[in-house]
Amino acid sequence: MWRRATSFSHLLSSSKSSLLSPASYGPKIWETLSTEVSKQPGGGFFSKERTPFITFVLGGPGSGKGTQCSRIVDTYGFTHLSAGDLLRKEITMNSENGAMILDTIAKGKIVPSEVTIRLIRKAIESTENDKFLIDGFPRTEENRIAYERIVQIGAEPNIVLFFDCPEEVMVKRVLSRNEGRVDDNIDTVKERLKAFRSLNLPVINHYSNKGVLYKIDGTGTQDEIFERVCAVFDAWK
Ligand SMILES: Nc1ncnc2c1ncn2[C@@H]1O[C@H](COP(=O)(O)OP(=O)(O)OP(=O)(O)O)[C@@H](O)[C@H]1O
Ligand SMILES: Nc1ccn([C@H]2C[C@H](O)[C@@H](COP(=O)(O)O)O2)c(=O)n1
Ligand SMILES: [Mg+2]
Repeated sequence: MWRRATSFSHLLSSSKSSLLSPASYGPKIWETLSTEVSKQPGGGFFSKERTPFITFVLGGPGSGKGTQCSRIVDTYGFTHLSAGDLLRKEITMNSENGAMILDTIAKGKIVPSEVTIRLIRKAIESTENDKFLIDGFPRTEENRIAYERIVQIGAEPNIVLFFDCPEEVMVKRVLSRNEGRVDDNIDTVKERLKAFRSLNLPVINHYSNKGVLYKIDGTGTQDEIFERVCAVFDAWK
């Protein structure tokens, strides 16, 4: 079982203040220590008995998060939770927040944190797996801070992957995705890129400063990118 490490700074050889490059992956560790935290009043997602291994997967629209997550699931046995997919499911189910979510996504804006976090929490609670890929979250500093406040125990992700990709490559991929997404059109993509730059990059920098960020070159073929991803996970399993 993969466990939350009390300290994994020895895995990360680069300066904490800069984004990590694939060349900076450290040695393999086969066993790490579990955090000895006790259940706190107020109740977070997790407890001493259940502190899963959490990977946040970040990157701009079309950077390949979902594609690589599927491959990580197949190879490393993670459960993939895409915040965007969870929100889109609310739209199709015509739930209480469905109309608001549709309007927000169609404009390339960000849904209020409490709505997204509730969906993530429900999904985590409905599976017994102890390894999660949380794709497209946190999207904003507000998302991140709200998550930390609600989760309490084990709120820090073990790993944050950032798929770094030029905007022109991302736009090309999104516009040829052809999955009928309401936000895969040039006007909304421009808004999503704006949101990525102004709201998500600060989150990415936060995790870089914390020393948990793995910046992956998101260009090239899916196989080439997955090799870079494997270099990260092979150091953890
Ligand atoms: N390396 C690649 N080369 C070419 N096309 C790719 C590559 N990786 C993914 N794609 C394609 O690009 C599109 C976007 O990829 P994907 O859905 O994985 O991105 P994403 O980061 O999850 O995007 P979003 O944030 O919009 O959900 C998909 O159609 C996918 O098949
Ligand atoms: N934390 C999140 C994640 C997603 N959304 C909304 C806004 C995004 O443009 C849209 C699609 O997400 P994707 O599938 O591209 O990851 O979903 C959000 O508001 N908050
Ligand atoms: Mg996606």
